[in-house]
Amino acid sequence: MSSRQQDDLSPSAEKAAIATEQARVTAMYERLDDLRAHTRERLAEAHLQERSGYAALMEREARSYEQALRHARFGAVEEGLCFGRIDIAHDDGDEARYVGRIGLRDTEHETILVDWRAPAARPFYAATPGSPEGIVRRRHLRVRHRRVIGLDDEVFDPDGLTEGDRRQLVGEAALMASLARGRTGRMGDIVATIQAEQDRVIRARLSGILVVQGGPGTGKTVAALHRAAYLLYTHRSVLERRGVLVVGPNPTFLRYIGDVLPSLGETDVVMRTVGELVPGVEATIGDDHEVAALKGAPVMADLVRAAIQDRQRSPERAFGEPDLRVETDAGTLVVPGPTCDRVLATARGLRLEHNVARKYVVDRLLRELARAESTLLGRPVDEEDLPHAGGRLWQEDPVREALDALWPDLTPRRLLRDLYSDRETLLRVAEAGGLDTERAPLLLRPAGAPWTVEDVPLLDEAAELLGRDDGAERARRRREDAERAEEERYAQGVLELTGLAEDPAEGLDAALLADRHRAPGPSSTTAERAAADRRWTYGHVIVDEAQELSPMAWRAVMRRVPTRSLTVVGDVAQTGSTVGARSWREALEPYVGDKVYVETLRVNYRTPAPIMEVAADVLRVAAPGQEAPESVREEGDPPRAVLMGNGPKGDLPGLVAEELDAIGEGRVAVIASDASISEVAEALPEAARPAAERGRDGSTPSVVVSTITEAKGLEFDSVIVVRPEELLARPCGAGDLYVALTRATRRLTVAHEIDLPEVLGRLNA
Ligand SMILES: Nc1ncnc2c1ncn2[C@@H]1O[C@H](COP(=O)(O)OP(=O)(O)OP(=O)(O)O)[C@@H](O)[C@H]1O
Repeated sequence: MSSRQQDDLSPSAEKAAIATEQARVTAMYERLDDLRAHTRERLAEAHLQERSGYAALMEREARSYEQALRHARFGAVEEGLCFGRIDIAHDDGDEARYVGRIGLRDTEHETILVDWRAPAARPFYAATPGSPEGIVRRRHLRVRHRRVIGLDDEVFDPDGLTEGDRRQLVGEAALMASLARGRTGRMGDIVATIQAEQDRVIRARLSGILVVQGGPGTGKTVAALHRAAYLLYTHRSVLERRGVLVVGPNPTFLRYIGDVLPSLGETDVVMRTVGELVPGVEATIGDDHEVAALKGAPVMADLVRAAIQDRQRSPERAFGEPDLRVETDAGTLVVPGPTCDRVLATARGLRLEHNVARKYVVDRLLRELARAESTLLGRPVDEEDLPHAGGRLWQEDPVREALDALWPDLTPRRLLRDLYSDRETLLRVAEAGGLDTERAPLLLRPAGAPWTVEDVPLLDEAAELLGRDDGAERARRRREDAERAEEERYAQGVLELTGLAEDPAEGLDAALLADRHRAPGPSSTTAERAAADRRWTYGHVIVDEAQELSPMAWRAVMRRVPTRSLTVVGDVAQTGSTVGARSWREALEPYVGDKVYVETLRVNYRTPAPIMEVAADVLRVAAPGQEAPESVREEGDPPRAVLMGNGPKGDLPGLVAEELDAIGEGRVAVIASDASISEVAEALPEAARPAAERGRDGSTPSVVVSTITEAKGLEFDSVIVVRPEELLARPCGAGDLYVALTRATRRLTVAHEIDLPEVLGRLNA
């Protein structure tokens, strides 16, 4: 007897069971409808309240916000409200517990549905034959448009443990049904079919760095997104204030995963690529391999520091004269070189950010200039009047220009632009910063060139070291903080008065209410405020395709999470960047030592076994010693190799047509190297490029032409890999080919022009 079996009900028993479940599900939807109606009414009431006065306005704001939040949450859960049931054995009989997207209680306050994130739902995901967690049966409910259309049962029999279930799949039938669906170009949530190993990742504790390592298709991305939803549910009070940041590899990928969290009722998450981490810069193109490798290396932190120090100049360096000489209305003012040097040395010794220390330099030198002015005019020096006299001198252009030449006010962009566009400066700075002067010229480019993705961590590094003279802003913030504390006290009073303070589940607290009340214009959410502020620190950060991050990118990410509460998701075997991670420890050690907790996902939910066998041969070359994940789907169309006799133009349109035919509904991707991509796109004029995939109605085209970088993290029903020989010739080429092959959920074609590379020999067999 198997420890766990698909419990095949007889047709009449199944009918009866469906009828029973339908009654329960109908009751849940009725309750949901009641709650929605109630929320709508209260929202309307809140808007209609016509009371004047501060307290009444605050109360109105509180009520509308609370109702709007509830309304949005109830709206997001219509499809798949309830998807599972577990029967738990108690001494006094079995308990049937229903699991769904949100928790619901009936009018008697009895729980009729448990939120999938709540501890009570855990056995639904975690129970395995070896550890049934007290459950007797797990049932997956297939519900469409409020109708129960089918059931899949697993019965646990703890006495009969056998080899019955090799992979310990949770809800195998439901899982297989979900995997068999055609791909839409948007990732969906998997609440109904989360597997036990993924559940461990999702529910891991908030603190510390969790690394989720896993081969392609093991559900790393989807599990990480569910983890974000779980953390927001479980630690709402901490995370709602600081927010969660998800860092992904490219904008296409962020669009691809963009629906998952909203479908789980979470909208307060910031999603960014590394190229978007600094507000005001939106870099989408990357540098070529060699330049990217250089810009990503740790030595760049020293180079940026050296570039700033290079702008802190003595009169000798700035003007080629030992003393500072400035032509003013009163005549030529002179500050002796050694005095200037002393001021600069003290400013450096302050260890302040460059723009903050500038204030000191300017103040001191203005005084010295004022002193020189008094001497020039034959007046006694009035020490008390020096600041005032200096302020007057500051109004004169030559004075400002002279001081700017010694210690300029710098923005990150100005610093890097000046550095990249002047060979002489670059070589001098490289020498001071310890960068090989032979390689440094790789950084040269015209002053107006657009920022690349690799520049963004450098801009961030520069912003950190430059700082800004924010004395005035700090004073304003102190004032605001004091006002804010006062308003929070007031808001707490309002909440207590209205009774809303007792309902923390709705995520409304005094601080939030005070925030919303204060915000001028349209109120901004945590996510909006976080996204606009470079210095914002998040409660938790999730980094996907994290193997691609360079050491410089890691520095930028870590700055945003000083608590080091991170989920790092990736596969070191898929590293395409020459500065990306070969080992997690190596990448993360500078920040957390060895306090890294690694969970490995081993089952591939995307790619069927016949395709994975081909990919595994490539993996052996790309990352010797790494084990390929095991495909959950053993059957699948055999992958094929096609010799292109007429090049992409002649052969590809036919191949694409064949694939579209073979898959019926779904999507085809044609993946090529950067070198071939334009030719391939020309051969397929109807196909979309990923960056252009912006169907207003949310639809995505059925044929896409993509480079490896663009295809990272995505999946397609059918994949055609063009000129594998060309991919293999690149640095990290085997890794790139591995990524391309593993994007397929159903069919794989390799279109080659010369002999098939040996590593793909299996396709000839
Ligand atoms: N438990 C599950 N139930 C249903 N589908 C799942 C489950 N786990 C993963 N999948 C599906 O498998 C596919 C691969 O998942 P995902 O993209 O998260 O994998 P990945 O490990 O991030 O892959 P890659 O490293 O190649 O980017 C997705 O379509 C996802 O929805």
